[in-house]
Amino acid sequence: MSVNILSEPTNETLSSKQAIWQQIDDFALDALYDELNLENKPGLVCPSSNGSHSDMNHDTFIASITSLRGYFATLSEFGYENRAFVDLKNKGIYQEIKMRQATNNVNTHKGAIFNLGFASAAIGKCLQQNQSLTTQNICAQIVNSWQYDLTHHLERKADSHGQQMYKKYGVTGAIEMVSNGFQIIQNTALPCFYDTFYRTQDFEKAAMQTLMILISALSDTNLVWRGGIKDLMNAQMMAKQFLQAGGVYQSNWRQAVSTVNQYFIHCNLSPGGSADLLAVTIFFYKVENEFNNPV
Ligand SMILES: CC(C)(COP(=O)(O)OP(=O)(O)OC[C@H]1O[C@@H](n2cnc3c(N)ncnc32)[C@H](O[C@H]2O[C@H](COP(=O)(O)OP(=O)(O)OP(=O)(O)O)[C@@H](O)[C@H]2O)[C@@H]1O)[C@@H](O)C(=O)NCCC(=O)NCCS
Ligand SMILES: Nc1ncnc2[nH]cnc12
Repeated sequence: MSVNILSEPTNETLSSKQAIWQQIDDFALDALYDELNLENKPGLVCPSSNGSHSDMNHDTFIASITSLRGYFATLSEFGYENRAFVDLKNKGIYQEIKMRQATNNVNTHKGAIFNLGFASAAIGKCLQQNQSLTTQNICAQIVNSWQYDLTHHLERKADSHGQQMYKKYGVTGAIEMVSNGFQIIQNTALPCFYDTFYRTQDFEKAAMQTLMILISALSDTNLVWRGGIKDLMNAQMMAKQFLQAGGVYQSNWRQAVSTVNQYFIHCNLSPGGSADLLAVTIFFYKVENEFNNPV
């Protein structure tokens, strides 16, 4: 699908563009709500549980998502306008401040601001170049536009959990995930989501199967931060065992998920990175299947 909105900015054109940015913002927020509201996620916050967290709950995440409204619209517009990397970075830093103001300084979506922010900006670039909104095109835009800047011009804060884990264990995290164009989503998570949704016609099953495949394969720096490489590997093993036993295709799949969840909570494990990438996967699915061409 290509959207030709290149024209002299008339009122109609401007409203069409605004409508597009608003759609992207809605897709991103809806994806974050879908992730949050998926019940019984291992170690993660959901409507019925705080998972492995004492500092945040469902309301904290609702407040966080509410604070993000408009951010992804702005980032997609920035991409369309070919704004400089530093403008995207500064907008992201500002949004992190707004998030913390809304959550009593709890880190709920720092990674999601980054991950979904660049995905939104890449969509703006695709539209500017009249490229169809496929996940492959969007991720190629990220690599072509910002891989160098992300690798050379993004300040890596030495005290961040991710950078401390990179220094201690050499595990890569969000920066490498985005700068390499979400390879795990393109190659594994999104195909899993499509396949499970097609076979089961059940969004909840598709989301849970996708989350588990992400946990099984991702170098999630949240898991490493809380429990070291050992806990990351144990978490990955638990998710692999769930999938190898049949995943959501098991008749007792909810019980099987609960077993993993209880283990994660017992070990204080929280795969926040995998949760974010589930949201990004759902976002790409929505963009590919629900984007409405206003012109
Ligand atoms: C690029 C930044 C995200 C900074 O990256 P850095 O590596 O320095 O990281 P962290 O501060 O550790 O944040 C990384 C967050 O990214 C998520 N994540 C983890 N692993 C991966 C991965 N392999 N791929 C993708 N994403 C990953 C994860 O975010 C989610 O989890 C957090 C909530 O969980 P929780 O356990 O509560 O986390 P903590 O509070 O840290 O632990 P506890 O104290 O509770 O135990 C939440 O952030 C979720 O989103 C990682 O936390 C970026 O911040 C940056 O540099 N920004 C600069 C501005 C910018 O460029 N913005 C972009 C504009 S478009
Ligand atoms: N539902 C969730 N629970 C805990 N950390 C998260 N990071 C992103 N989504 C999360």
